[in-house]
Amino acid sequence: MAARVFLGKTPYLQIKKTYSREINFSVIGQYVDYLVKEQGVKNIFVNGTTGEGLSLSVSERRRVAEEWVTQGRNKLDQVVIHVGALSLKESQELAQHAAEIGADGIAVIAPFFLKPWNKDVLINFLKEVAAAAPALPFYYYHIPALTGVKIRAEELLDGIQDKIPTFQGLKFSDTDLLDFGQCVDQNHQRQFALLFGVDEQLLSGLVMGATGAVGSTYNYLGKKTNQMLEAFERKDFSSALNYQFCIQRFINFVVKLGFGVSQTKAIMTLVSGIPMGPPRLPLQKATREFTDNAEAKLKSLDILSFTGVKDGNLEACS
Ligand SMILES: CC(=O)N[C@@H]([C@@H](O)[C@H](O)[C@H](O)CO)[C@@H](O)CC(=O)C(=O)O
Repeated sequence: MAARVFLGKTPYLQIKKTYSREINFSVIGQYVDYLVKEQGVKNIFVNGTTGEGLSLSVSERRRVAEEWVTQGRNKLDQVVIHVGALSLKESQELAQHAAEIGADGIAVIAPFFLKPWNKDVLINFLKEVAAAAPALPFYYYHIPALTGVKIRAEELLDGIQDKIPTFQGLKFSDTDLLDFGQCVDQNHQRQFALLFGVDEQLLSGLVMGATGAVGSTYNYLGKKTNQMLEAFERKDFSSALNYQFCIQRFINFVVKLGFGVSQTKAIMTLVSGIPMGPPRLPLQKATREFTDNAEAKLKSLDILSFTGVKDGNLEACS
């Protein structure tokens, strides 16, 4: 069995290529420094949902992965590459490539056009991808709302290591805490990393036994989330809850405005000062109105520094 790779509870980050029509590889190094220094994020998940991995060509995905691994060397703890694709061949090519460039792990979503209809069929697909990188820790990326594949994670987990020896854990991007809890309950020997992927509910995930987190908001709320993780670790649940509520206030606010990958990119640009560019079609660039509103909210929560607003408008949560 491969060694357990997830040691702490530092959130993984969803990254993030930066391109308009073409990818701007040149800012990735700068972005690595921003994440480490400003957000305290040292584990990166490349080419996932936020990184629009499924909207990139295979050659683009390879190049993005290479850039993150290269730029992250001696700065990041782990770079996990999402290699899921509709084509098993493409997925295997990306898995093999991730191994060649020295990535720390690979993750795979369920194929979502011609879908696996039961656990065994899904495992057969995942197993073939994992076999293309037999020395790399393998994660299943469970995100049923986007893939439409509703096979329960706890069902998948049952006996999976017999089929996929490199299986290392799950990225669980779903709100079903019964399913998640049963994954934890099965994980008696704590051999798997169970990474929670719903940022606004992370505290519940931690209480249930999440061993880490992967999410889009850690691009700009990484520091705040790390504070919540630290409070949770020292069993200061009241502070942890305050941090979670603070994070929720922001997410709740942007959800009401319409929030997705495009809007995440706009907020990332705003907070990091590093241009992320627009998303790729079919996504549309976030509106100026959205960005202005998000900026005002971040300032009122004291997540972005600001001047000229009366104290009465502050709802800072520290
Ligand atoms: C559907 C979706 O994009 N979920 C996000 C969350 O981080 C999400 O943006 C956050 O919880 C806000 O709702 C992540 O689970 C996705 C993710 O990890 C990724 O970019 O691969």
